[in-house]
Amino acid sequence: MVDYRVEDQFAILEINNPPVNALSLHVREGLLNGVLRASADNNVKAIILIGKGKTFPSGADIKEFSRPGKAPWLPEVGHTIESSNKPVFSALHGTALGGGLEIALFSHYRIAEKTAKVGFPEVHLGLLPGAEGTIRLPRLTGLVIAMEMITSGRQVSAKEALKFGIVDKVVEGNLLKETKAFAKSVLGQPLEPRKLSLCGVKDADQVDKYYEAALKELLKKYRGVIAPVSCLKSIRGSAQLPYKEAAELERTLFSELMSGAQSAALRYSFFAERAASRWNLPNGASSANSKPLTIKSAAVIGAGTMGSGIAICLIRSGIPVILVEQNEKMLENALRNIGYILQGSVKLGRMTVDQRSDCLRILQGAASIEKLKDVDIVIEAVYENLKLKQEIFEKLDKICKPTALLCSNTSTLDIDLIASVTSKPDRVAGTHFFAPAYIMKLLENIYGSKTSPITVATIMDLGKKIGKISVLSKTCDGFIANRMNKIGTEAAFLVEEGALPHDIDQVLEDFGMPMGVFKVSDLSGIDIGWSIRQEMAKKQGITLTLETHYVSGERYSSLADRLYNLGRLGLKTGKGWYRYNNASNSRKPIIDPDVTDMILNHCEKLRIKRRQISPQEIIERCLYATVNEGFKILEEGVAEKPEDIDIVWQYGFSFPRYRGGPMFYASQVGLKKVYERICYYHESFPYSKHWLPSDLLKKLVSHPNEVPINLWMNYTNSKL
Ligand SMILES: CCCCCCC/C=C/C(=O)SCCNC(=O)CCNC(=O)[C@H](O)C(C)(C)COP(=O)(O)OP(=O)(O)OC[C@H]1O[C@@H](n2cnc3c(N)ncnc32)[C@H](O)[C@@H]1OP(=O)(O)O
Repeated sequence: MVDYRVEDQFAILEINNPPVNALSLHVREGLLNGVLRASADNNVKAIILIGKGKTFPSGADIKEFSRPGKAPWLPEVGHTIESSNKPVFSALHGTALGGGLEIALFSHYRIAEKTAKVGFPEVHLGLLPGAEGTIRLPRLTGLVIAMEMITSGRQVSAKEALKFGIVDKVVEGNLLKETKAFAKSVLGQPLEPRKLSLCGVKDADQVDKYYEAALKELLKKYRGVIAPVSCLKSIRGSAQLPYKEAAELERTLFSELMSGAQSAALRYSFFAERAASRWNLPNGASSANSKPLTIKSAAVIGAGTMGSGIAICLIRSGIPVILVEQNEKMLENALRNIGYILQGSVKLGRMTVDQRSDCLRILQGAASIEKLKDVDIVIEAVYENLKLKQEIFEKLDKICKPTALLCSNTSTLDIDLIASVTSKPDRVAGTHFFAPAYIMKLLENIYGSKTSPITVATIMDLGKKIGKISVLSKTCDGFIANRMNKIGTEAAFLVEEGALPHDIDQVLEDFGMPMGVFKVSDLSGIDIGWSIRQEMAKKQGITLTLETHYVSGERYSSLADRLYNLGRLGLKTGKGWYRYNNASNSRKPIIDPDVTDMILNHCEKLRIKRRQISPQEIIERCLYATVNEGFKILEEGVAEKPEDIDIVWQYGFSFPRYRGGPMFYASQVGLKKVYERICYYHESFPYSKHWLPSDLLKKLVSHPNEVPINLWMNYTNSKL
């Protein structure tokens, strides 16, 4: 794992642990032994640490964090490097991250290849750089840069690293050769001044001021997240304490984080995200054995908010788009809006003026779908109506080339029904973007019973190319995301039973959701949910009234319909579940006593006796109902694995990453407890079928070893 050779009196320790040269046990052993061997060899003048393949070590081996570890630990390896009697040079390329950068900071010199990046991403794993990174970096960069880099996890370029004093030289060309040349230029110089454990922090006297300012920012930016604050405390220690004591404090804080629930969830999320990009179909096809087609051109049908957003995603990635809209005025507006949105990106520094022009150059509008005969993929994004979509797909089937993929941005409709009107159902799939499509990272891809592996591979690959996190779902009503989301339904029932909208929003926000469910509803528009409910009622031949309390034997809340009838459509009308001060253009929700009166009135009419509802009940009702549906989704194979579900929730609904996702959260609470509460709520609310306990969950609780889906248990100490 660490190849040792001597060349021109340099001991070269080449770290060879693909794919990212993580510092697993054997690498640590190899480094330790290699440095000791080179230090004892009279023929060796200097030691060079370098990574084989695409990178210098990108960190400790995260997989080892979930198992009892083994010495030598990274700090021990590091101190062996620093105390060597020969100068040690770290030659950085690729991504020198976390423990990798710490190894480099124990070295006496650091040379970076021009394209290298360095950083401490531990905070994203709920950790801090625990091999003295928080003590050493401030000694090189000063406190402010160290605080920013460590609490944000930001990777900095070689050029920036040079400016910050993290590396001594940036080189181009052959890294090893350049490192040797640099080494020769400094050989013979004393090593003591190069040992960071012997240096002080330059601006240590300012530490309290910097700490307070940074803390204030962090508490605002990362509400409820522990690791950034621990990072900051450890950096403060680096300035206030002697080196050894600071290192001890760092170790204590690191251990606290490592054994906590947030780090377990964040480490799980790291692997879950990568697992979600791998997929298996019931017919044996998989991401490992299916090759995607190359998409060189695309069309988007429907120039509404979703269609325009999807077009932006594609042109930003260099894929030419024809945006189709029958209504010319709408098309014109959409093209203008896309220009404005990209202008906004330029203002925010996310793209250059030239990049914006390049995007707009590859976007064209069209008033009819006749122009789509040559495109590689069509994404339909018209409004959610099966008949309309079927009409479009029937036409596309005749117009488009036989190899073109025909995709729908439907958020609920059965892909098989859409595909059934075409002659090539194997080429039909769902590509469900989340609003606003050019911002939200999730792409929920859906396969039907006839969708081919090539089609699946292509849409999954396309998602990656346009910077999305793609997750695959089998077709069903609502797919993974919308089918599973029971928060809105339960929240409305909780309001009928005794809570108020702002109580529920507060509890959900305290849990870590960026915005409560009623605020979200106001933002997206009360009329959206209303139309969906009306459509559903029409399909079932039912008329909904303001007194409707059951639909087809299922409990129903008409509270939102009352808001609709009052013209309270949310933020856009200045009134919804909350009130808004439209005069000052404020989006800040204000609690409205009229809404409370409306709720109390509604309850009186329906003779509902209101009661006190605890925050615990709000969390359980909103989340466990969702988790129960998640298990049904797994049972039916709609989602292949719990990781897919959790990634959908993180990227589609902004579920706090430090809680892992609903499925992981349930595993941390303990599945047995969750199951028992689901059974209790099922008894209490027999007219809500989402409380009918999932068979899979029941099996998992009673026979955990017989159920092959408890993958995510690997990442944590589950309280099954
Ligand atoms: C007393 C004890 C004290 C101990 C103190 C220890 C202190 C040190 C802590 C750390 O170093 S924590 C780790 C810090 N590093 C990271 O967080 C980096 C994580 N990795 C990445 O950000 C990216 O992987 C990358 C390095 C930028 C490369 O990205 P790329 O897109 O090229 O590849 P990926 O698909 O992300 O990864 C490929 C493959 O490698 C696996 N992997 C990546 N990093 C690690 C790692 N640090 N440990 C283990 N495995 C890692 C990743 O899961 C992928 O695997 P597969 O999905 O292909 O199986």
